[in-house]
Amino acid sequence: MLVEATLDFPEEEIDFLEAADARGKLATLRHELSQIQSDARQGALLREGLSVVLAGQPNVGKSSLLNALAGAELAIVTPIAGTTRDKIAQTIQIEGIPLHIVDTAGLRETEDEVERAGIARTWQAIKQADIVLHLLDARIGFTPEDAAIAANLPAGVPMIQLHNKIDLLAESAAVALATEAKAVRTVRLSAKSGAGIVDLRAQLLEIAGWQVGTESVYSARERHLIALRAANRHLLNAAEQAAQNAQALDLFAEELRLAQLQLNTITGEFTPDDLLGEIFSRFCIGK
Ligand SMILES: Nc1nc2c(ncn2[C@@H]2O[C@H](COP(=O)(O)OP(=O)(O)OP(=O)(O)O)[C@@H](O)[C@H]2O)c(=O)[nH]1
Ligand SMILES: [Mg+2]
Repeated sequence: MLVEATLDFPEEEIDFLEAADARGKLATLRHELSQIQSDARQGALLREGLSVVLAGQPNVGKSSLLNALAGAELAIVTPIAGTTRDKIAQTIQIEGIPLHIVDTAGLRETEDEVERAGIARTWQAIKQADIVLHLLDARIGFTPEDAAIAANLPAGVPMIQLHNKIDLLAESAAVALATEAKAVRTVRLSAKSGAGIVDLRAQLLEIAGWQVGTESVYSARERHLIALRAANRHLLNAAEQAAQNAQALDLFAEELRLAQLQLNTITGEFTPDDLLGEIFSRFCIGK
């Protein structure tokens, strides 16, 4: 609409931007677009889900946690360190979001060839993770081995430190742990009793950026998300043009046209050829 109006009055003397409240309309448009973008991201999240990798030293309870989250005895659990040799994945849903939970071989130095191959796969899974859950035994806490693991986690991937087996902690130790200063996101839980699992689910949702109670969730494909981002960028450019120079209508109109082109790649209502035809016909009327 704004593009059309702009092109309808290419050489008017009046300050078009003022007269048509173009800035106000643009601001509204940008607000609506960012809302759609947010909904669309949630749509993509709902469809694709996130990969959540359980990592940590052997015996800390990774497989037990996978089983607790899945509500089924999927992975073998034993008191023997080095039980899990290969990745085991299970998709669960939290608030309808698919989370692909990946249980992995415990990380440690080992001469066992099979275990070493499993550990290589653990690191591979960690590299592809959207979220890493670094499990510790709450009774032992964060060891130098954990520091080595933490140092090798990919930068920029959200991580939650999980202090597992709190059911085995004495009351006093639990209090001491709770009052420790925490630089990282931490959840205390028990894969055995289920304590703290609700908190873990909430933290996962928070990291996923899930907004509880969102009504309209668009099913956006990645291509649509890219087009929305590009449209947003052009609207921002248009806003900058409008702010800088009220007379630079051609640049303003061009940015709006580019934004519309991006949106048209989603709706398919208007091909670039259609639009060019439309623009030329309008220029002819104006002349
Ligand atoms: N009391 C208690 N025991 C737990 C808890 N979580 C795990 N365990 C026990 O700890 C032992 C190791 O658990 P696993 O789940 O096999 O540990 P893991 O981290 O998968 O170990 P690896 O596969 O060797 O890397 C088992 O005997 C579990 O029953 C917990 O929250 N509380
Ligand atoms: Mg295991």
